[in-house]
Amino acid sequence: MIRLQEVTQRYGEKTALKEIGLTLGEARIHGLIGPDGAGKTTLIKLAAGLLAPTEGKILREKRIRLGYVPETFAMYEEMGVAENLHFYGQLNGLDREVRQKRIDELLRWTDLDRFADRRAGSLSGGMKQKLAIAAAVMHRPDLLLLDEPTNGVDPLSRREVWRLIQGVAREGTRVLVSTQYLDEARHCDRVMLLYRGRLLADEEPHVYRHSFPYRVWVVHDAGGVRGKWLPRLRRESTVAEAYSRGTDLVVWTREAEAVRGMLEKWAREEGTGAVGEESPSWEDVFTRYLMEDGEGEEPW
Ligand SMILES: Nc1ncnc2c1ncn2[C@@H]1O[C@H](COP(=O)(O)OP(=O)(O)OP(=O)(O)O)[C@@H](O)[C@H]1O
Repeated sequence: MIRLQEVTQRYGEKTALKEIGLTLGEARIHGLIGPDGAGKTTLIKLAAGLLAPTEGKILREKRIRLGYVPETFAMYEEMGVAENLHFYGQLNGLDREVRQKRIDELLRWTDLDRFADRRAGSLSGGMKQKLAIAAAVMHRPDLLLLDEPTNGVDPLSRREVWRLIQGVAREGTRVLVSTQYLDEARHCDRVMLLYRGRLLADEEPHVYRHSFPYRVWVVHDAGGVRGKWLPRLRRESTVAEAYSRGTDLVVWTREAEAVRGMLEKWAREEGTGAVGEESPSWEDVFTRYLMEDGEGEEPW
């Protein structure tokens, strides 16, 4: 539907995106994951046609209907919830009767019907996002672009936002959604990993998981020994990576049994919690790409 070919985007001296090639609109829900400053907003604005690329080409299917939810709330704060939707419906050329029906449907779907007369500016963060999504799908777009819709939203509202995204996808609209929360990859059918303006990977979730080359051991309640163990683990030739996650220690290895034996021995000696194996988390999966990228620092 939208194809980016060798797209580079610069702002003055700064290269925000470098030689990006990808197709949007094929996956049902396409996630764009990357830390602050990775280039997510730039990529979405290019897809939306709000920016023209410094280099490269963007091919857009003729008459493709796009919906766009920007990173910052773009509804009229002084207008009511329903009033904002009417305004968007008018902009999209929906006639009065169709518009009213669609708005009733959208208000019910988002659970905003109780707040129909509430001033948009006085809504909570989560409700603002729901209103912005409702407005963006008013005209049933072919592709909905969402720029970090769960950023700064409380955990319950994050769930609600994802419920809406799944609903949009079920209705046949393709979705491109950016996030800096790694675990939100689980909601997506395909996931792009963007880092410092470069596309490190664009795969289906099972490909990331199955290609993870290490086994993952976790030492629970290891807060007290973390400072001592981490440097030791990092010196072990059998350990590919070790990091702390809360009070747990996470260890990657290709030599699972040898490392398990070592960790269990240390754990007995120091009286930490149990040692257990886990399947790689999204953090493990993505950290591996970033490490292979050679930066060796923690971007998140
Ligand atoms: N108008 C601009 N002028 C100069 N630099 C910019 C401009 N817009 C973005 N950048 C820079 O380009 C890079 C990519 O920015 P972008 O906003 O696309 O990233 P992002 O992944 O969306 O991050 P964030 O979550 O912080 O918005 C960043 O280093 C940013 O500082």
